[in-house]
Amino acid sequence: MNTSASALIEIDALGFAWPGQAELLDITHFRLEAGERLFLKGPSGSGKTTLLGLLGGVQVAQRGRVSLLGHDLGRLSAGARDRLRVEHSGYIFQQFNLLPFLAVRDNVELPCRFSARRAARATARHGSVAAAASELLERLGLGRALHGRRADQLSIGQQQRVAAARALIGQPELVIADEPTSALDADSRAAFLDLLFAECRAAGASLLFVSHDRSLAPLFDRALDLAEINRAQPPAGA
Ligand SMILES: Nc1ncnc2c1ncn2[C@@H]1O[C@H](COP(=O)(O)OP(=O)(O)OP(=O)(O)O)[C@@H](O)[C@H]1O
Repeated sequence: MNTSASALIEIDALGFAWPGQAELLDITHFRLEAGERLFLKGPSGSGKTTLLGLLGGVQVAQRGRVSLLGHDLGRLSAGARDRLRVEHSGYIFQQFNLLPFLAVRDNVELPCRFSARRAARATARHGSVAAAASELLERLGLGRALHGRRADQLSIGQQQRVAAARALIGQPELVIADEPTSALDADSRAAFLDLLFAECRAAGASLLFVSHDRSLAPLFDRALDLAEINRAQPPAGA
């Protein structure tokens, strides 16, 4: 775990605009502490997904600094940002981004193929990467009969849970979830959040969770509206 002096994520004087558009994000300062669970909300189009892309180094800010585990992402090459992302963070996207032709278990194991560190952590905890994938899937309510099935042959709610298992395998320090419960029923949602919180606790991981479902906010250490830290005006009609 990091000490309180070093935030897991730190943003200073960030400015970002999509090409040809007005500035979308103007954030003076933001920190996410190690182990903190943050609920991030804001209207549709206000820039939440864009911010997550900046934190993962998928996009790079035009000005200011975004650091993850003390690394200034703007100073790293695209390849180095990709490596840092896969080693230390797990993402659950709105569109899941599963590889449709791969089996469920292969999708979950994928981060461990790209990150020796995550493979080692999964093996240390579960005996093997395959066992780690299998246990996570079962804890998310996806029985063994589904593990060999192609990802695109699952329901949307099941695919969302596969994406969660993939994000959590190998215990990354940061879990970023963008509307991860939108396709789940109330029971699956509660089980999903229980597992997400338990896995983050076990790994000492921080959780940055974006959702429009305000009823979930009290479950988190902190709830933040993007408008509280963003001085830019979202585009008209957003
Ligand atoms: N790849 C892109 N290229 C150009 N503009 C983009 C791109 N992605 C997002 N935008 C623009 O950035 C603005 C914010 O989008 P973003 O997806 O970050 O909002 P959001 O708060 O996550 O919305 P939602 O809650 O609907 O998911 C929108 O005006 C959108 O059109």
